[in-house]
Amino acid sequence: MTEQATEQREALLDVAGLSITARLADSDLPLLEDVDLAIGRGEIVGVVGESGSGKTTLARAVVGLLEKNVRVDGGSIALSGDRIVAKGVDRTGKVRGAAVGMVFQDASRSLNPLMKVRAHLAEVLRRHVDGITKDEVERRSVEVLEQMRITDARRVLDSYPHQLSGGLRQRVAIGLAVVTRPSMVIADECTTALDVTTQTKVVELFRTLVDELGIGLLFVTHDLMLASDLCDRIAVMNRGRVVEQGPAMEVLDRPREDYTRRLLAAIPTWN
Ligand SMILES: Nc1ncnc2c1ncn2[C@@H]1O[C@H](COP(=O)(O)OP(=O)(O)OP(=O)(O)O)[C@@H](O)[C@H]1O
Repeated sequence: MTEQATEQREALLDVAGLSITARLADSDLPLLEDVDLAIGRGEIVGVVGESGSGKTTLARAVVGLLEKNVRVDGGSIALSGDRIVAKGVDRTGKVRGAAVGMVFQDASRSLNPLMKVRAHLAEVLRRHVDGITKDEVERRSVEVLEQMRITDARRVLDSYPHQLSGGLRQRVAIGLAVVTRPSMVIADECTTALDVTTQTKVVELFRTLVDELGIGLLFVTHDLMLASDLCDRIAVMNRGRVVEQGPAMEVLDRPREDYTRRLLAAIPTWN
């Protein structure tokens, strides 16, 4: 087999049989049960499902941001073949914010209102790139904002978050996630707080970034229309299980599961 073929076969992110439980005062509550999900380089996988289906739990498990009462009971998560999560194993600290970038719902909450954009980027770069020089920090900060299709990068670098529009703030948040040149990005409902036009622009930006940088993107959303626009593959979650997954158009045009059909039926403009 050629080297290229081997590379294509190996998933960048490989979630296998993942089960996660929350410990409550008097009982255990299963949050994820036997979840399988693989993401390749240059691939966007949408995780969809109703509120409470376990999407965020899955996204947070990849970066080790589960709450204290939550533990992995079985299965594993591997990144580029390295097992980072399993029962009693948590090696997410070395990849979080470095090999795996994260973008969450509300950019205004993930950005510090007292810090200019330049300081945000500098902090991330210094934390993750050993011995990086001041000039290199500046060069990479401008470069990443330009990658985010921000034309006046230097003005944005000198701005505080509140001086930017919601769309620009979310572009900055995405820039912060990719400035360390990760192989994988986890985005959790990161367009939900944006108006529809801005949402479309952010989705287009993600597609371009994934194609240009060859990263894998795990895109959590409750919005099936958005997922169908952006994602190569879709995994449908219900009550902590992946009930159906496959190429986006196949899942949405020819759903095999009743649950998926019900989700689609709830969208007024579908069909
Ligand atoms: N630490 C926890 N302790 C107890 N229950 C939890 C905990 N974290 C999540 N849950 C429960 O697990 C279920 C799945 O939550 P999760 O946030 O993963 O769902 P979701 O699909 O992302 O929903 P949403 O779209 O509303 O964010 C929910 O019922 C939630 O209340």
